[in-house]
Amino acid sequence: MQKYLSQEVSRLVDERLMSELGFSIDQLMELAGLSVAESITKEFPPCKVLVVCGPGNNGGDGLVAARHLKHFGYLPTVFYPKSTTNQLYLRLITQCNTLTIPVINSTPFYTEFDLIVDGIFGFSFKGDIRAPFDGIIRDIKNSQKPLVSIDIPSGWDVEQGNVTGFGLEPQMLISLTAAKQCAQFFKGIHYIGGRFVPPSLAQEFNFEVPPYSGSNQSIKIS
Ligand SMILES: NC(=O)C1=CN([C@@H]2O[C@H](COP(=O)(O)OP(=O)(O)OC[C@H]3O[C@@H](n4cnc5c(N)ncnc54)[C@H](O)[C@@H]3O)[C@@H](O)[C@H]2O)[C@@H](O)CC1
Ligand SMILES: [K+]
Repeated sequence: MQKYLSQEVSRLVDERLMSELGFSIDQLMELAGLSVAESITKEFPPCKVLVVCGPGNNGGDGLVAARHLKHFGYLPTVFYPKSTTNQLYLRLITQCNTLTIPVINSTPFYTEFDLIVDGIFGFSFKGDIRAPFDGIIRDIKNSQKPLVSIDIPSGWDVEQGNVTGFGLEPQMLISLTAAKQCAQFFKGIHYIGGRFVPPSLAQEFNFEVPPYSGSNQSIKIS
């Protein structure tokens, strides 16, 4: 059994879930974002949270997590720097607006927040960090605020870790589905969430589904 997924296997698992196995992206994203919000409640009391969302599905998970955090008594603000025409993300932004969660696209005052959630890049990140996210990642690092990363610490190579040194260094990581190879180099609080993997799929790709208990959507593994 492999504990850590490569970038290619992560992509194949995602693809299989949304083809033969009949899931929609909305469903997976909802469960992923819920597990992110739930695991944050286990480690941080309600506070002012800045959720920084990137242009892909990692950002979508951030939008879902922001909504659940609001329901759980936190005060989230979403920073969505790159505009989108994707209907899925636009619907998630509408849902945040309805809950009076501020969704901003200009640089926030990071010092106003107690916690930052990194939903910038997930398992499809490749190459050098392009603008505007290079500056945003630098600002987040400079803020020295407690930081939680969704699936991948943004800026890390998905398999090799923070090889450039420009990636974020979160206190907490929530791996979705299963940990990716870069998580071997992560030393902080580590959860796994995204409780939607059928055992047959895990068997096919030879990875472990963690022993979730009861109705929990996430599990602390270190
Ligand atoms: N099966 C799963 O595990 C699921 C995964 N989900 C999430 O989906 C993520 C993967 O989503 P995506 O494939 O949309 O990709 P990402 O969200 O990882 O990022 C893709 C976006 O980042 C941009 N990008 C990539 N490299 C860049 C660079 N060097 N500089 C600047 N921009 C760059 C791409 O142009 C693209 O817009 C996962 O990490 C996870 O958070 C969930 O939403 C649903 C279920
Ligand atoms: K991330």
